[in-house]
Amino acid sequence: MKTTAIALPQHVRLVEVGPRDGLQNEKQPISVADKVRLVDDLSAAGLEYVEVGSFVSPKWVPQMAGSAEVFERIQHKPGVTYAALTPNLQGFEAAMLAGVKEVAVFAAASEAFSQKNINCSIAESLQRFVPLMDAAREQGIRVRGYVSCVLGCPYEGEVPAQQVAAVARELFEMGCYEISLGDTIGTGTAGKTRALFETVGRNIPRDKLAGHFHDTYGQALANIYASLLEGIHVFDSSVAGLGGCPYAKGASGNVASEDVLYLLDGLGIHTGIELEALIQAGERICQVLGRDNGSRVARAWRSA
Ligand SMILES: CC(C)(COP(=O)([O-])OP(=O)([O-])OC[C@H]1O[C@@H](n2cnc3c(N)ncnc32)[C@H](O)[C@@H]1OP(=O)([O-])[O-])[C@@H](O)C(=O)NCCC(=O)NCCSC(=O)C[C@@](C)(O)CC(=O)[O-]
Repeated sequence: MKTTAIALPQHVRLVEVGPRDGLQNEKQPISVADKVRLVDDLSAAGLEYVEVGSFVSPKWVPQMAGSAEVFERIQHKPGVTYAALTPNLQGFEAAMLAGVKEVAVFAAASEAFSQKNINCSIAESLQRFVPLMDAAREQGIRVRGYVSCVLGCPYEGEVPAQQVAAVARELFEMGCYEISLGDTIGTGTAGKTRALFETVGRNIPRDKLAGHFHDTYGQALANIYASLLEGIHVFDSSVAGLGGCPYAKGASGNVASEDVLYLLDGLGIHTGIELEALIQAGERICQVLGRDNGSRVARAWRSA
């Protein structure tokens, strides 16, 4: 494998996906007030990008049904992007009614996952995005793109990097300003991560790519470090390591934001996020959910 060493960046942007990717899988009811508090705690900790919710079918993901109300009630802190996931024009229109200013579309690199997650083929999903992208362009709304299963699929196993690159390129050419590559089931390793960015980076500038790592196999931080070496400087993470994917059985949450921040702080990379405030945001939502904190940094901080 040929890899190109790049100096570590001075600044990294963390995309906080806890309120969406983190909570979407929770079976118990979570009040709008608790979701609002989580988003506000995160922006107060210095996160500049928070994915607040999604405008998907409530039959498919019931936990996200109150997203419009969450958007209505959060503090809209200047300089913070509050985004929502939208799978189709219907979701986009609902997001616009709720005053959302940035959305994300999501496709998969594996056919089986695409069917399970959004009930259509990869090609059909990309077709569905066309009217959404047109509407977003007309209304001056930025659209981020996700590709799932970039380092493995729960139904198909290995996913060729070329297949990921093809889907990522379509999303980019369609107008997504940034493509987040999702290791949905957390099977990726540092070597495979570098090879993936090397392949996808042939068609898309690396400063338009982001890494989205789930931590199922405990490899997420290693994969982030490998991505940094490939010139990637945007990472999705979830406070307290919340989450999982409703359509990827056994997948654990995203890498914990606190753990990523600890890594980046240790490398002298600036994020603008305050670790203790972030830990407290995670501790609070874990109390609400009655679950253990998935961040090792938060657990160490608590017992120190
Ligand atoms: C995409 C659909 C809607 C297709 O679902 P479908 O059933 O094929 O859609 P349809 O167009 O046939 O419509 C069926 C019903 O859904 C409604 N509907 C249609 N669209 C919407 C909408 N936007 N909002 C609300 N309702 C909607 C529509 O109105 C209709 O209602 P009915 O007439 O039966 O009452 C469905 O499969 C869906 O909502 N899937 C969501 C899946 C999801 O949210 N997955 C988790 C997020 S992806 C993820 O976590 C991965 C990521 C991004 O984090 C990265 C990674 O880790 O890999």
